[in-house]
Amino acid sequence: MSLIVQKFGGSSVADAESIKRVAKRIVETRKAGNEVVVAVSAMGDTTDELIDLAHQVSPIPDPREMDMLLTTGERISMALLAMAIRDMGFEARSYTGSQAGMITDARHGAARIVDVTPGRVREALDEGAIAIVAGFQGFNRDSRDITTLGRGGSDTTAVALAAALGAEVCEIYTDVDGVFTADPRVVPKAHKLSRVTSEEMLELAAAGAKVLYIRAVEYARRHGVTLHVRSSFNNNEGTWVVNQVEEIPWKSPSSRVSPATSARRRSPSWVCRMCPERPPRSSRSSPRPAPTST
Ligand SMILES: Nc1ncnc2c1ncn2[C@@H]1O[C@H](COP(=O)(O)OP(=O)(O)O)[C@@H](O)[C@H]1O
Ligand SMILES: N[C@@H](CC(=O)OP(=O)(O)O)C(=O)O
Repeated sequence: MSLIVQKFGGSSVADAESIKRVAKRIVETRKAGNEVVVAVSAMGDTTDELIDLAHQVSPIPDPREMDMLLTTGERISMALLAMAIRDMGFEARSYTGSQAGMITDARHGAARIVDVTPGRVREALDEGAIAIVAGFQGFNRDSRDITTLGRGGSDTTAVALAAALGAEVCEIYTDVDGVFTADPRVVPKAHKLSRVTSEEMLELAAAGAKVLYIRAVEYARRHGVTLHVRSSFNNNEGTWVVNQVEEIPWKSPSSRVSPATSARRRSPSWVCRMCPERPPRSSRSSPRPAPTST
């Protein structure tokens, strides 16, 4: 039995119908015989809306209260997702970041993970349940306060869980088919990369490819976590983010690939031809700002 971590971004859980669609995908992965841990983001633009709301009541919102507010977005989606999965006949339990053992430093709005103690998540898996963890949030032991990891931080939640639980793969589900040479919504000629190394991915993330959060890529590289970035709207193979060129995942645990693809991935001569038509830096999308700067 493999353990798979699946992360669903806000674009994948934007409304009730999407939550049911995502629940179905999670259940399919469980039915295929895998243990499944899910990290979920807030629905659609919820986080932006909460930030706007905070600024309507306070020009410079208190950072502690801002984190308390923003973490509610992920609590909504995790509970709804667990309900939808239960309605499909599978046991699912949702956990906040602190319940899931995401221990961070005290930097509100940009906290760093310092320890992961996912005892309750492991317990849920051992009892046959699917564990749903609220992304983007943690807990600081000294202040005993809730923290957030910065915009896009659910990717890091997923990777940290994958590392701590020894997952076979961390699947990052989004609204595009994988990592492209440039933002496919801005550069129509951009093409999907079937595989990139973490170094290449770091470069893309630093250049503004918000499809993967830079800290998550760093964390994955440090802990040897293999990432598979793919669409939650279809079953297409996405982009594998591997630590070294030689490291070739020959299959996606939730979607076995053809022998031809597998052989291509094993080829020692594989070179990532990244960004042949990369646009000038000025026309690339920029990373999302941290909540405190908005
Ligand atoms: N190089 C890239 N490859 C793929 N997507 C990219 C890239 N650069 C920017 N994007 C954008 O990232 C978006 C996905 O990130 P995001 O909106 O944060 O999704 P999610 O809500 O799933 O976390 C895509 O819709 C795409 O427009
Ligand atoms: N909801 C948070 C965390 C996050 O990771 O979101 P998403 O996965 O939708 O980028 C944000 O908007 O920043």
